[in-house]
Amino acid sequence: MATRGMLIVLSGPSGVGKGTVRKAMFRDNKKRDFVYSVSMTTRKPRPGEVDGVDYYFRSEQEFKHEIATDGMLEYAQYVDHYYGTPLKYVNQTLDSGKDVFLEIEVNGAMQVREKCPDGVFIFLTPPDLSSLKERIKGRGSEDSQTINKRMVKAVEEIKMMQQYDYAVVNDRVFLAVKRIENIIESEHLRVKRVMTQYEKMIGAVEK
Ligand SMILES: Nc1ncnc2c1ncn2[C@@H]1O[C@H](COP(=O)(O)OP(=O)(O)OP(=O)(O)O)[C@@H](O)[C@H]1O
Ligand SMILES: Nc1nc2c(ncn2[C@@H]2O[C@H](COP(=O)(O)O)[C@@H](O)[C@H]2O)c(=O)[nH]1
Repeated sequence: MATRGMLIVLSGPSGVGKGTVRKAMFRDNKKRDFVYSVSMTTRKPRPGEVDGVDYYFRSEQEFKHEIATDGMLEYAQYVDHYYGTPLKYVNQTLDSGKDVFLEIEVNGAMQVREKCPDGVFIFLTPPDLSSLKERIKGRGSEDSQTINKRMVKAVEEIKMMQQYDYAVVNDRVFLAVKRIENIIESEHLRVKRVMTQYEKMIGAVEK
């Protein structure tokens, strides 16, 4: 049986660049043994977003059915919509030995922390709050009322940073990618994780 993969959780305020950084990571790392877990949401797709690629776009009724049938690793209400991580895909992928990358908000991340304490929890920060607002505005996907709601939420989220293992500033996308890759590489070298592999080998030899 393969050694179970590592769960990597990336959070950070809306508009900080989580999606941009994650896409750059996956673009540059085609050979890596890690995959992105596509979330489910009740919000409507933005222009260019594709069902099953960016999110599973579902009705509130469908989303609540998933919750009721224990289909979610975690879920949260964010501003006006539900977001959650389908459980089955995460479990199957970790069992196959691949790392799984979640890009989720803080309340969901804390639920994951409870269930998977061995995960690696990374908080992506903006260089400052004014550039955060500029990034949300620049994306042009939210009206001014939603932008204000997301900024209020951003301040609450930044206060939660202390619950994470690592803080990574997203000043430049390529630098943020490098920092996250370095974290993942180091986490793979933790003695506890390496020892798990050796214990299996030792067990086989001693049989
Ligand atoms: N390092 C950066 N410097 C300047 N602009 C950036 C940087 N990273 C991302 N951006 C821009 O900021 C905007 C928001 O980025 P993105 O949509 O990736 O954020 P997000 O954290 O995934 O947001 P949400 O949580 O709302 O989905 C985009 O227009 C993106 O191009
Ligand atoms: N708890 C979860 N949060 C999630 C999940 N997927 C995305 N998100 C976060 O929601 C906000 C808003 O996203 P947007 O795409 O509408 O801008 C953002 O912080 C995402 O990271 C999830 O599965 N669970």
